[in-house]
Parts: sequence; structure tokens; C-alpha cells
Amino acid sequence: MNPAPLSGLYAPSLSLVTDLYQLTMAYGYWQQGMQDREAVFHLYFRKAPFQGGYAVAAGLALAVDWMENFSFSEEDLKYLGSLRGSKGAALFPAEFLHYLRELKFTCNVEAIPEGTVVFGNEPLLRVQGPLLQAQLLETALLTIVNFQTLIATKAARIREAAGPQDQILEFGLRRAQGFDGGLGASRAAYLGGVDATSNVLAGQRYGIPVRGTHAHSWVMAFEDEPTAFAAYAKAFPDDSVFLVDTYDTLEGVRHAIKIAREMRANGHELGGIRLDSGDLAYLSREARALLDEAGFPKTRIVASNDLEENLITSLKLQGARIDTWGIGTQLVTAYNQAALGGVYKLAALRKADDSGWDFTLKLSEQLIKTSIPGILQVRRYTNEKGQPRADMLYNTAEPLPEQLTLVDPFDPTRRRPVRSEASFKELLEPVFRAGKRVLELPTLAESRAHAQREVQSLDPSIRRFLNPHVYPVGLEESLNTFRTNLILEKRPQRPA
Ligand SMILES: Nc1ncnc2c1ncn2[C@@H]1O[C@H](COP(=O)(O)OP(=O)(O)OP(=O)(O)O)[C@@H](O)[C@H]1O
Ligand SMILES: O=P(O)(O)OC[C@H]1O[C@H](OP(=O)(O)OP(=O)(O)O)[C@H](O)[C@@H]1O
Ligand SMILES: O=C(O)c1cccnc1
Ligand SMILES: [Mg+2]
Repeated sequence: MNPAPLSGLYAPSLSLVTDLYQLTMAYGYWQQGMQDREAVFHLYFRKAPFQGGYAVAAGLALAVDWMENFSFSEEDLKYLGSLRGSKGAALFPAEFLHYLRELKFTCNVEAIPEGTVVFGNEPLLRVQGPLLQAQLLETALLTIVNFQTLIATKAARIREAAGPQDQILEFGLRRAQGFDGGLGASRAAYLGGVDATSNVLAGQRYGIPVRGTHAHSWVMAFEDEPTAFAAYAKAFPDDSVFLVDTYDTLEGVRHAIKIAREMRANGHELGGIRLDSGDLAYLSREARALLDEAGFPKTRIVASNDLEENLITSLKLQGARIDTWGIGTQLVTAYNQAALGGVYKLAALRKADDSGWDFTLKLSEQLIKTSIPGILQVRRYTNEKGQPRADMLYNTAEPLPEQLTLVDPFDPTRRRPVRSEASFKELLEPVFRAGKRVLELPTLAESRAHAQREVQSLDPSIRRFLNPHVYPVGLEESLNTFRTNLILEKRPQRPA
């Protein structure tokens, strides 16, 4: 068989982006007649990435796109029909493939909007619908949301370090985990707070501003550095940033100034210079002084070279005069944490006789890995200024008691009663009803603006990089009691 052309990587219908076991389970549910039993799954992570205090939810628009296009093409079905078990028999019988051919997406989906800050154990998505369908969504939803949330969070941390005024350019494509990794990373990085990308496909696809400077090869292609700068200025008289470190950085800055003077004489201004090696604190201070002295106080100083949030923080402490940060590898590969460990867990299943719900639980040796049963909503309590104070997970299938108390699910002795007048908002919003989209999706730029407001609304103690304060996420007391009893019921009680 021919390998799919690369353009196929971005085809709209990608229902085989899944793990085989989703399809084998789907067949099994169908065989058992369980395909339409109503089920509820939650998608959540347990621990914020980068040892940080929060994450920025991301990926919903991509997930919605995937779900809206959820269907099996003839080509998909032909492939599935060709699969064989170990004894050579077809893995999936023709009647089941026919069932998949006719399958329509009919789930209800709730989600936390992209850009919202989220914490461990909070469902970012809740899927309610026929068991077989809800199961088939797992892999793609996790693939999308885990990576998008990871990179958006990394970008938010880089924005935190750079501050609101500096420009941040994402330069990662060449070091990304493949084309799709690069494209997805550019989207999530923009959502999380960078200003622009060098990734042209991401610009076309998502409307992200595209920006860039030039490479060392440009300088090396000319007989000397000033000639190279002059030639670039000729091509882009109002959009030039000169890379000054090919031979000697400060000599490069002097050459840039020489050409900037010629540009000014012709009515143009040099946009900036870029430093890509050496001591970026020292070199940026020296470069700033040379540029200011020469009458170019507005010429920007771009820095690149394996930068990330801790390095940016350090450079700022060292008095670096960098106002534009070019960030590649560390951002798009989430270098210090390769993946977000989001999971998708069954939390409720309609009883076979339709008499109500069975709430389900995945047990674990560790309490932190034991899932939370119910049909959950996340309620965020805020102070007078609208700043988040604490979140409460509760089961929407049960009535809420009059007096609400948050219980730390990992230390039930830690409790907070909720003041009856406390303001709050519910974070999970309806996205699909019976398979039809009911939410108007914001633009990527709107989600980005939302993300910036959200991160800013968090207390600095939660935003800091080193040992951040733990934001309180509690279970509503009756949910906690229910969960504890369910754990006791399910866990084998071995005699001492
Ligand atoms: N003042 C600084 N404080 C802390 N780290 C810095 C400082 N200046 C640069 N760095 C970082 O140090 C790392 C390595 O830089 P180093 O000078 O060793 O190599 P380089 O500049 O990449 O050399 P070259 O590209 O010429 O091979 C980079 O991640 C860079 O961002
Ligand atoms: O360092 P990153 O955060 O990944 O940012 C992107 C890097 O890619 C470019 O050069 P490249 O690394 O390809 O070559 P060079 O460093 O040898 O110039 C650019 O000059 C940056 O250094
Ligand atoms: O435009 C740039 O300066 C750029 C683009 C990609 C990678 N490094 C730098
Ligand atoms: Mg490099």
C-alpha cells in the first residue's frame, strides 16, 4: 500500500485517529447490545504541567472540528474490514462495519472554554451520550487537548516571565515533533500568549500574525556583513531586523547602525537587531547603549537561543535590555515536560433497566489516581474583583445541599464552608446537544485575549514558577462522601 501523502495529514475526516482498542471495545459493546447505554466521561489531568500552579485549557476548537467531522468513510471501513485477528479471521464483521457506516454523532458535550485557567482533576470536557460513541472519542480528544493545553500553558509561563510589554515570537517549527506537532504548537503558543509565529502554515491556517528576521546564511552569502544588511534593507526597507552575531556581535551592532543611518537618510527605520549567541544580558546592554548613543532608541533588540521562562527571568534580573524574545525548541516541544497526562474516565453509566445512574470509579493504590464519579460541573468562586478563590466539583445528577462545603479530595480533614453570598460561575458550557453544535466558537484571537485575562486574574503566588501555592479545588461534601463510600465498597478489604 502507498503511504498517504503528507497533505492527507490535514484531511478533515480523521476518524481513524484512534487506538485499535477503542474500535475493538466498540465492537464488543455492539455485540453486547450496550452501544446505546448512556455514558458520561470526563477528560481531565491530575497535575498541572511544569510543576506549575495552573494550566491554560486549550484545544476545544480543534476537538469540536474533529467531532463535527466524526464519521467513517468507505476507505476507513475498507481498511477496518481488512484487519485480521491472530487466526486469520476478520477482526470486525461486515454487520458491524455497516453499523459504523450509519453511525451519527449524537453526544452531548460540555467544555471549559479555551484560554480558561484550569487545575488538577477538573473536567475540561464532559461527554454524555451512547457508550460506544463516547468511547470512540477518547483518543482523539486526549491527543488534541493534552498537547494544546501543554503548549498553551508553556506559552503563558513564557509570557509571565517576559511581562506584558515585551514581544514574544514563536520560532519552533524546525525543532517541532513533525509537521502537525509544529502546526499545533504554533496555534497553542499563540493562544497561550505569544504575539506571532515564524510558521507560515500556522499563519495561513489560523490567522496568527507571521514575523521573522533572517538567518546566518543570509550574512554568509555576501562578501561582508554590512553588504548583507544593506541588501536585506533594500528588500524590506521598513521590515528589517538584522542578525548581528554571525562574526562578532558588537561589531555586528556597529554594522547594523551604519546601515540604519543609510536607511534613515532614505526615510526608513531599522526595526531591530537580533542576538543569537553569547552572553545575552551583557550583549543586549552593550547593544542598547550603542543603538541609543547613535540615535536609535526605538530599534528593538530581539534575543533567541534556547530560551525559556526561567532563562528569561534570569536575563531580566541581570538587567538584559531585550524587548523581543524569539522562542523555539523549549516552547514547541515543551522541553522540560514532554506530555500532559490528561485522562478520559467513565464516571456514570445509565442502569440497564434505565432506572437511574450507576456512578463509576477507577480505583488506584494512590488516592490521587482514583477517579471522581458523577456527572460533574466545576463551579469557580470569585472575590469582589472577580479573581478565582476556589473551585468546587459537584455532581449535577444529585441535588446540592443548602450549606456547601469544599472538601480536599486528598485530605478530607481540609474543608472550607462556602459563604452563601459568594459569587461564582460554572465553567463547563454546552458545546454539543444531541450531536449538534450549540456553542458559537470564539476566534483564536478572542481565546488568546481570554487566556491573558484569566492568567492575570490568578494570584501571583499561584503563577510563580518555584513552588507555587496550591489553588484550592474541592469536592462538594456530599460528592466526597459518596466517592469515599464507593471506594470503600469497591476496594477489597483484606483481613490484617
Ligand atoms: N546572561 C546569561 N545568563 C544565563 N544564560 C544565558 C545568558 N546568556 C545566554 N544564555 C544562555 O546560555 C545558553 C548557551 O549559550 P552559549 O553561549 O554557551 O552558547 P551559544 O551562545 O549558543 O554559542 P554558539 O551559538 O556560538 O555555539 C543558551 O541557552 C543561552 O540562551
Ligand atoms: O533556539 P531556539 O529557541 O530553538 O530558537 C530557534 C533557533 O533557531 C534558529 O537557529 P538554529 O538553532 O537553527 O541555528 P543556530 O542556532 O546555529 O543559528 C534561531 O537562530 C534560533 O537560535
Ligand atoms: O525569523 C527568525 O529569526 C527565525 C525563524 C525561525 C527560527 N529561528 C529564527
Ligand atoms: Mg540555536
